[in-house]
Amino acid sequence: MASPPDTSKTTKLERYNSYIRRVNNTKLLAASSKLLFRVTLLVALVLIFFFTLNYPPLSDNPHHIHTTQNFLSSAFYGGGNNWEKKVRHSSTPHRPNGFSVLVTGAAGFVGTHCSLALKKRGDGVLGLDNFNSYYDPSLKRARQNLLAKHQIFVVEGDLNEAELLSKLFDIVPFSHVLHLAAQAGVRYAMQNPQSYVSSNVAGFVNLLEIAKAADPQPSIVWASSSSVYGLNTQNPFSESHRTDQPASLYAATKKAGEEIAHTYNHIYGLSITGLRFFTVYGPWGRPDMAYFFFTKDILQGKPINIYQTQDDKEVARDFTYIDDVVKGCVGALDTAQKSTGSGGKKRAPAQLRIYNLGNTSPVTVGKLVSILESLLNVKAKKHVIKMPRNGDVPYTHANVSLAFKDFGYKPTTDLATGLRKFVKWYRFLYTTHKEEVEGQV
Ligand SMILES: O=C(O)[C@H]1O[C@H](OP(=O)(O)OP(=O)(O)OC[C@H]2O[C@@H](n3ccc(=O)[nH]c3=O)[C@H](O)[C@@H]2O)[C@H](O)[C@@H](O)[C@@H]1O
Repeated sequence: MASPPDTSKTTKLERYNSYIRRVNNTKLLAASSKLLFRVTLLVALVLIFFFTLNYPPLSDNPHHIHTTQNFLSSAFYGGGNNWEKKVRHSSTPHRPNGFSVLVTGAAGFVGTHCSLALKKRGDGVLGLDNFNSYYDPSLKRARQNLLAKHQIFVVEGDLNEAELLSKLFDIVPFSHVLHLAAQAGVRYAMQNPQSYVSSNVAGFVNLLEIAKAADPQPSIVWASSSSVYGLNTQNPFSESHRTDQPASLYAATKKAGEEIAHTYNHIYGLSITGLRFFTVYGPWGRPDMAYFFFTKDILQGKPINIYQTQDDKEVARDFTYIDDVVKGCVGALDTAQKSTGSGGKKRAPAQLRIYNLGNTSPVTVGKLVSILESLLNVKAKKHVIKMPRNGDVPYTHANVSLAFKDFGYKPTTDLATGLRKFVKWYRFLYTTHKEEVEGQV
């Protein structure tokens, strides 16, 4: 007969095991409370860090451009099927052989107009914008809403977020990048030089690094600037003229961009086209530009400064209307050849181009103001002063024959016509006829 189980031993063992379990549980509890405490502390520190970044507000600290949301966005972009779905949906073309374009700076002035034009003809468009506070971010948000109405999704993030950019290229095989994100403005470079280096140099390099490693490599069209002509005295400005005498840090960073483009084309076979924009204006424009804040100040009865050169000559610009510039951007995209590299290696020489996109007829700032006076029906309080030594050049004038030859670029809007459209939009915007404003584009 089998002997009964030794219950006394089992009981002891069970008691021992239960003792060990209790000890372990107590230890576990102590360890998890410690962990909980540490996690709470870490979360508190992270929150304090974010709040500190946001302080002091812009008005107290003009040198700080808010991009705090970038940190937050990069923390969240990785996840979410919904986010990926939006990215895919937005960038899917709806025409045969349509492009799939990543538009950086999509909530910016030129970015918004180009995104809409591309979407309208059936290309897939995904936007990227950091919504920084260089100028009123609510205008950027209004543009974002307009884009959303046309099924264009704008990812919130910065050019310098390599992980975010890689993720976008992992999800979408972009055929093109229209790179318009930049720190703009000539005179602001004296107040905040680092923001120019961060966006126009470091950000551009980051984008090119991701693009060269992408498979397929996209073709890139990007915004350079008329300011690269700097102290050039040959007139009108042609692409073959000197651009090694920039008059502002802004111009220097754009010129650096042109040289960087050369390098990435040379080493990695990226197809790159730079477009030198000449003082672009129009509806949904940038409030930091003279035509925009002159309009605001004239309507508010505030004085405006009209610059003259040191030798008392009038200052002039080749003001270019936004619709003309959009046609130029689309033309450049349409004629961009494919990049030739893959897996970060060049297979064959690739296209490298640079074009002026101007209006070909410079207008003085005095004339600009008199057009605004008649459109607004208000006399401006004009202060004519010598141009501060802050990077401005006395005049710009584009020769656009190269862009005409290669993709039929032909500006058709004179300053009076373009400003009339701008003023109409401006009045609508500030009298909150939002629907009508959105119908304009
Ligand atoms: O062509 C370009 O590439 C550049 O065009 C503009 O730069 P800018 O031509 O200086 O445009 P505004 O700042 O709008 O100035 C227009 C004209 O008004 C003059 N101005 C500006 C401000 C002011 O208070 N008074 C005044 O007479 C300027 O000297 C300039 O001649 C943009 O701001 C730049 O981002 C762009 O790259």
